[in-house]
Amino acid sequence: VCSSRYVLSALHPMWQGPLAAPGGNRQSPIDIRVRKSVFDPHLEPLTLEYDPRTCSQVWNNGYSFLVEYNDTTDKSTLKGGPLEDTFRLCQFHFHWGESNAWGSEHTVDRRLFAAELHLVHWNSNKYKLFEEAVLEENGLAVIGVFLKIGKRHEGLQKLVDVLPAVRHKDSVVEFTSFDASCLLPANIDDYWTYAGSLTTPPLSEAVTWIIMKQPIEVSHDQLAVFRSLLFTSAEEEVQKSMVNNFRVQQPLKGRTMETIPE
Ligand SMILES: NS(=O)(=O)c1cccc(F)c1
Ligand SMILES: [Zn+2]
Repeated sequence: VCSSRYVLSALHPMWQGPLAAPGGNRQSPIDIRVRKSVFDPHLEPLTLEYDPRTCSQVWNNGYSFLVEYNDTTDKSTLKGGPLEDTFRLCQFHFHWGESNAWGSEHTVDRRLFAAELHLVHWNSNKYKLFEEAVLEENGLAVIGVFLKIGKRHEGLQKLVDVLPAVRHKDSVVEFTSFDASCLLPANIDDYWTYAGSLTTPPLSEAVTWIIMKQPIEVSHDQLAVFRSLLFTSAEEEVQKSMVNNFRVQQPLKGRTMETIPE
């Protein structure tokens, strides 16, 4: 199971500040300026092969809820696009707001979405563990998918139904045979890609970001269940709703956003 136990709680003192990683020149998230993105003819289509049998559990880590995959073999993989190697799916999670008006980490020409899905993969050609890959430039590949409010997402509902079981920080529930590819938009070959970082501590500058141009739709009620989760553990007196778990935007510092020719 991908022990991305890197995510500090949103309440951790280190996390309260503006938290620009010292000397960071490829920090995430950023605003995607559509007209400034450059066509890269070498970008290939993405190849996603997710095996639902590698899905193992849902965990509330005090900042988001992670759907964790067994990443001990190359069963659920991502290849192609800007990537030279094979990347292994280890977890996916979301970021959202207290209202539908905001919640995403990346923006598109300053447009905010209600939430953002991150599918986290690590380079299994070069490294043996997520923990190793997270220390290396381009050791990780994260697919970002925007969520907008619209019709109910049938595939997401299976996950929404177990969220009450992980209401408190540090709670875990078994969750199996979930095909994460059901959360991707119809056309996965329409994306932006850039070199960035983790958006929570340790903010490692190890991520090739692949952001889907097409959002997926989820219902208002489904997103409301995300907001019923808590940052706080069962023992704490004051319960805090898990909302607004997104990082402030970071300077572009000369990076270019690449996109696949239409
Ligand atoms: N929000 S994120 O950049 O996808 C991320 C943060 C921390 C750990 C991780 F595996 C992924
Ligand atoms: Zn994330």
